[in-house]
Amino acid sequence: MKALQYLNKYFIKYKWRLLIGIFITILSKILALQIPRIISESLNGVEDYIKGKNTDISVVQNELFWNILTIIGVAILAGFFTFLMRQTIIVTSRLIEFDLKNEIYQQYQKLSINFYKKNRTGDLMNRISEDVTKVRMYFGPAVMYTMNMLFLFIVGFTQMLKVDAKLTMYTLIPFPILSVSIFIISKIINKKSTIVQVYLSKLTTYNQEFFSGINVVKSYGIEPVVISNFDELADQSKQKNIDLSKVQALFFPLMILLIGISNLMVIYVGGQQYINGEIQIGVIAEFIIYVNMLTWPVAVVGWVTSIVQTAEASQKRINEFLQEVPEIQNHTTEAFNVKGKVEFENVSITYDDTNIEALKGISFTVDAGETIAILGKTGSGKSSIVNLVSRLYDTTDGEVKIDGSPIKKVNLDALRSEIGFVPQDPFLFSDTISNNIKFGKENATHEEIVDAAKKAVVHDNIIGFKDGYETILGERGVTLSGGQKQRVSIARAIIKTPKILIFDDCLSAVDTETEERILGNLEQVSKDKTTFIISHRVSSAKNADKIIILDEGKIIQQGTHNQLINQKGYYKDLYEQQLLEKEM
Ligand SMILES: Nc1ncnc2c1ncn2[C@@H]1O[C@H](COP(=O)(O)OP(=O)(O)OP(=O)(O)O)[C@@H](O)[C@H]1O
Repeated sequence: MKALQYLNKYFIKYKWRLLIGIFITILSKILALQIPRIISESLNGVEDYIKGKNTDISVVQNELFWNILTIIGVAILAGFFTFLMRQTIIVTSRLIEFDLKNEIYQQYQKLSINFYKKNRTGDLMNRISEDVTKVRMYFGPAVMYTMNMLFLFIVGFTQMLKVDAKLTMYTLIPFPILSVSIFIISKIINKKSTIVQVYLSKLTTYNQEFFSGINVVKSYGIEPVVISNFDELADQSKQKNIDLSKVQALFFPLMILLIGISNLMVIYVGGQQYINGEIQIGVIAEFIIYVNMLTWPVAVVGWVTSIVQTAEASQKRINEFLQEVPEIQNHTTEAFNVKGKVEFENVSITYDDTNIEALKGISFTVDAGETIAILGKTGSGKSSIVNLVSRLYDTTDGEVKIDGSPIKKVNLDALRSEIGFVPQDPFLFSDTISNNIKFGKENATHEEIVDAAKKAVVHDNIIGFKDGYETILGERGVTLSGGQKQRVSIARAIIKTPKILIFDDCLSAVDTETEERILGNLEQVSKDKTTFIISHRVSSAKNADKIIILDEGKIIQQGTHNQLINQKGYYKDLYEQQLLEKEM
């Protein structure tokens, strides 16, 4: 129960609703338990008439009439209160589920990139959906049935004892057995359901990958292999489902068997008491109704115990995330007016998960408004530099400074709001092109969107689609080419008009002619902005104020285009090679 203690704050938050729920539960149980007593009284009245203790038939008829009316009235009221009980408690559990999901989601937003690399998407989704659902069962059904059971049992047991203590004891003998067996069965069911869930998740993941990689599957003609793998997985899943169904099948027969034993006890022991003249006939009927009323709440004890255990396990998994401290922390909320000067002082970074030292003691300065181009072989550390500028990671050694202040001391929100980042592998949401561009500036007008798209040289492509800027992208919409995606992503960064622009190899999928046009436009756009251009092409770098060449995490050359083409080294070789390619 330790993990579930975390949720006590929600019990406190919704205490009034819960207290009202408890009060209504008590009322509904008190009412429901009046019915067996009234039935008993009615039968006893009839018996008295048959035995001649009461000779006036109209009195008996009158009593029966009023008893029937009372039973109907009480049943309607009890039903109404049960409805109110569900309305208060189950609705509260839904409100808590909503709060908890929001809490987890907010925590997800705070956690850094490294966290997302360490955890699988499926697992993250599960904690916010499956685990929260299991915890909701603890707030809703578990709380409701426990209270239901408690009050029904206290009120019912007291009434039964009052009527006949001996019969009560005999009747209740099978109840503990019932509760324990249901507990054991529920535990097995839970265990087997978890396995079924795991297989379901495996099947979903398998299909998801297959659908995403359909191009590869078809072009390699490996459908038969995919189908046979799926068959195997589906077969295992089916077997686990059958295992589960076999145990589930035990649940109700066992309950019916034990209720049957209780009923037999009432009839056998009660019958003997009746023959001995210890009780009236109505008591037997009354007890049979009690037994049937109490069976479900008692059976539920076992079920509730297993719900609580499952919720405890789920909450433990949720707590692991909620208690995770974000690696990248914003230490200040102080306003920070970004101008755009970026300094790297002896910066090194080693990624935790791979232990790769991507940057080794790098130093350089870019003044506000300058453009810096970063070139180098693949894996030389180019992206790592810009990851540090937007503080997606923190340095392992050395310091990155923004306008002279250590980046860790700068308000992170203020910094990121002044960065327009075009990643190497741009991501577009399943939304309209217009909204994807607007992502960079929520309140952008249509003119601004078109202007940004024109500067990113993607406007002509967009208006070529039937729905223009309202074209939906993604799974159910149009699939953009790699180059179009890159350009929409550039438009998204441009529209933001930030102080720092970062283009991480984002022109790799466009032809050299389009690249020239975009670069020409960018020169205008980035006139007063600090701009980082990562590229493998000299054409992207040649106009930059500064060019640095990286190799294995170190700067091996730096200078302007003119300086570097006159030095022996990587840049000159690249320049000559690309010049040759252009001529051919
Ligand atoms: N987030 C990360 N976690 C772990 N290792 C990383 C991460 N990002 C990069 N690396 C590793 O750091 C090294 C430098 O990678 P980086 O992406 O900075 O190079 P790059 O020059 O941008 O490469 P490319 O031109 O191929 O994009 C690589 O060996 C890479 O595997």
